This record gives sequence, C-alpha cells and structure tokens, in this order.
Amino acid sequence: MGRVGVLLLNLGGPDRLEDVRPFLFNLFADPEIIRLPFPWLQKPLAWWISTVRTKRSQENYKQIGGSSPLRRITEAQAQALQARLEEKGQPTQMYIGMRYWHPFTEEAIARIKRDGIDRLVILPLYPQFSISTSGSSFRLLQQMWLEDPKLNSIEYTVIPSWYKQPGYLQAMAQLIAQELDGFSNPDAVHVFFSAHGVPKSYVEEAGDPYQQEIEECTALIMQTLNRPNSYTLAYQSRVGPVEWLQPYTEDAIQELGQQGVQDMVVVPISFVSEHIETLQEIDMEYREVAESVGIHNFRRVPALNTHTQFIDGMADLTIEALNSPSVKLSQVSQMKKRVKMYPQERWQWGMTTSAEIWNGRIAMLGFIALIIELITGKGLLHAVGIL
Ligand SMILES: C=CC1=C(C)c2cc3[nH]c(cc4nc(cc5[nH]c(cc1n2)c(C)c5CCC(=O)O)C(CCC(=O)O)=C4C)c(C)c3C=C
Ligand SMILES: [Fe+2]
Ligand SMILES: [Fe+2]
Repeated sequence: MGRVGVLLLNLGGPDRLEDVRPFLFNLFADPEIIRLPFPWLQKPLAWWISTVRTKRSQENYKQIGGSSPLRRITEAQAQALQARLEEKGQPTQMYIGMRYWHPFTEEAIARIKRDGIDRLVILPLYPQFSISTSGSSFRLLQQMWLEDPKLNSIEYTVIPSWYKQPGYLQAMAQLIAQELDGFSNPDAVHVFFSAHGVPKSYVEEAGDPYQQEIEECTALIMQTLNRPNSYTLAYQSRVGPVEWLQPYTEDAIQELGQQGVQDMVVVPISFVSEHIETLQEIDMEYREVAESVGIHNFRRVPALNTHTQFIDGMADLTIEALNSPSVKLSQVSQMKKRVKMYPQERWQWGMTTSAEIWNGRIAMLGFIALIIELITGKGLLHAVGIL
C-alpha cells in the first residue's frame, strides 16, 4: 500500500494572547466565515473586525489560562490514533493541518510531500459537515491540489463527515451516562445538547447540511444512550448581526429554568476537543445564566479528547476509508446533495441569486458599519454584538 498518511483537519487556536489578533484575522479573512461579494474587501474587513474584537476575545482566553488547548489536544489525539492504527495492523504517519493557526494546513501538506506519502486519508475532526468548518478546509486543500501538480501523485481519500460512526456514538453516550449517574435522580436530569451555531442563511440559502447532520447526530446519541431523559438541542456562540440557527443556547437554558428544570447536563456536540467555547462559554457564561434561572445542578459532559472508544472509532473509520473507493475533494459538494459549497465563486460568474443577495447584505452592513465607525468613533458591530 506504500506509505500511508492521515491528515487531521482542525480549526486551530491561539497559543498565546499575542496570537489572538492574527488568529482572528485569519478566521475573518476566510470567505467561508464571512462571505463578501467583493474579494478585495475581505482582507480590509478582516483586519478591521480582528482589530476591534481582539480585546474581548483575549479576555475570554485569559479566563482559560491565556491560550487555546486545541493544539495540545489535537496532537494527543494524533498520537493516540497512530498507536491504535498500529495495533490494528495499519502503520501510518500522522499530520495535523489547522485552518487558522499553527500548525497550518500548508505546513502539513509540505511535510506530507517531503515524507513521500503515497496514500493519504483526509479526516476532519468535525463529526458533522459545515461549509464553515470542514468545507473551508476542503476548499483550501482543493486550491493547493490545483496549484501544485506534484500533489497528484498522492492517492488521497476524503471523509466528509462521520457523525454516525458507532465508536463515536458509544463514546458520547458513555460520557453522558457517566455524568448523569453523578446525580441523585439520573432519569430526571435534562440533557441539553449545545452545538456551535452557524448563520441561518448557510443552511437555508447555501444548502449547508450542518443543521440536519447535527439533528440526526443528537437523535442517534440519545438512541445509543437508551435512557428516558428528556432532551433539548440548541445553538451557541453566535457572532454578528445576522440570524443564526435557533434556538440560541442562552434562551433555551432560560426557558428550561422557567419551566422548573433544576438538574441539567450540557453536551457539547459539534467539536471533539475542549476549547474556548466549552471551557469559557459553557462552563462560565452559560453556568451563570443557568444559576440565575434556578438550574442549581448544572454540569457539562467533557469533550471526547483522547477517549479510548472514540479513538478506536477513528481508527476503524480510517481503515474503512483506506479499503473503500476513494472520495475526491471535488466530489464532496455532490455527496452533500444540496450544498452549493463555494458561493463566492459563483458571483464572479454572475450565476447566483440567493447567495448573492445574502452576501450583498453582509457587504452593505460592513460598509455601513465602517462609515458609522469613521463618523462616530463607535462601531455599529459593537452595538449589534460582533465585537
Ligand atoms: C463545528 C464547530 C464550529 C463551527 C460550525 C464554527 C463556525 C463559526 N465560527 C465563527 C466565529 C468564531 N469561531 C471562533 C473560534 C472557534 N470556533 C470553533 C468551532 C466552530 N466554529 C472552535 C473550535 C473555535 C476555537 C476555539 C479555541 O479554543 O481557540 C472564534 C474566535 C474566538 C472568539 O473570539 O469567540 C470566532 C470569532 C463563525 C463566524 C462561524 C460560522 C460562520
Ligand atoms: Fe467558530
Ligand atoms: Fe465562537
């Protein structure tokens, strides 16, 4: 089979407080995160948003020790996966490609070339597909393949999403069960799934299958858990002025508190590592919201990190991918059926309707915000919550 590599894709996070600003710049410079009709506006707007958001974001990172744990955890996951694959008789070389911070995807690809990898499995560490996460990384890789003909000698396959993987579902159910069993009346605890949100237009206009995959995944985890608990699914971490997927986590917690729920277990569902949005947003901000509405027993299920069953599931997934017909980067959008994955490409050819309208709105907002800020010295986006 030649030399086999596994490329783990992830988001990346600042290693120090000084990294927050350039990290945010990279994030907002990604057209899959903020989509603009004019490519030339992308970098100035990213510069502006990252500049004004840095302080608030740094405050949050300070509360979790001044850095993101993502790199450390992803490296531990890579090591554990490599060891498990070796045990299963499949030796591999592991690579980590982060989208917005070190080690960047470009660095990983350079190493893959240097090491002479013959076969490569591209495995995003996001269980569910979203245009804004796995989609963005796939798009970057697709560009790299286009620009570097040497990469064509690598026989690669992509795993677009894997939220139905049995080892993953069992590991999630096991972690939830363990948390529930810490309560005096486990069956009466409300299980609260909190997924990272995306703007509603991603789903409704761009065809992002993210919401559908999150809903299906939640139902599958509850089925695997096989307990009588009631449960809710809500979306957290909204950024900016537009509508995101609903219900919002904060509102849903308040509503449940008002309905008399006192015991709650929060399950972060769209990401497999601890990160700022579990450690700071859920453990600190949402805990405070819960306490203010009488949810006195508020606990959170830990992220999977290097959970044995989860890593075992990832090893099975990798071996399965190596033994199946390969999936190319260009096939992902067709596999996801409705996804018009890269809408900004279409404006250049004048072919879109809805994406164009949506992006026009965003651009207009950006322009108005810039002008208001220049005139008043106060940011509009601050007022509406992006900064
Ligand atoms: C599957 C998970 C995630 C989705 C979907 C997602 C979409 C998305 N995110 C933003 C804006 C920001 N994300 C930030 C950090 C961040 N986001 C995720 C996950 C998803 N994002 C992670 C794991 C992290 C990193 C956490 C860490 O530990 O460092 C940030 C920066 C942090 C902050 O300032 O709040 C921003 C901003 C958008 C706009 C979006 C969908 C369009
Ligand atoms: Fe995010
Ligand atoms: Fe966020």
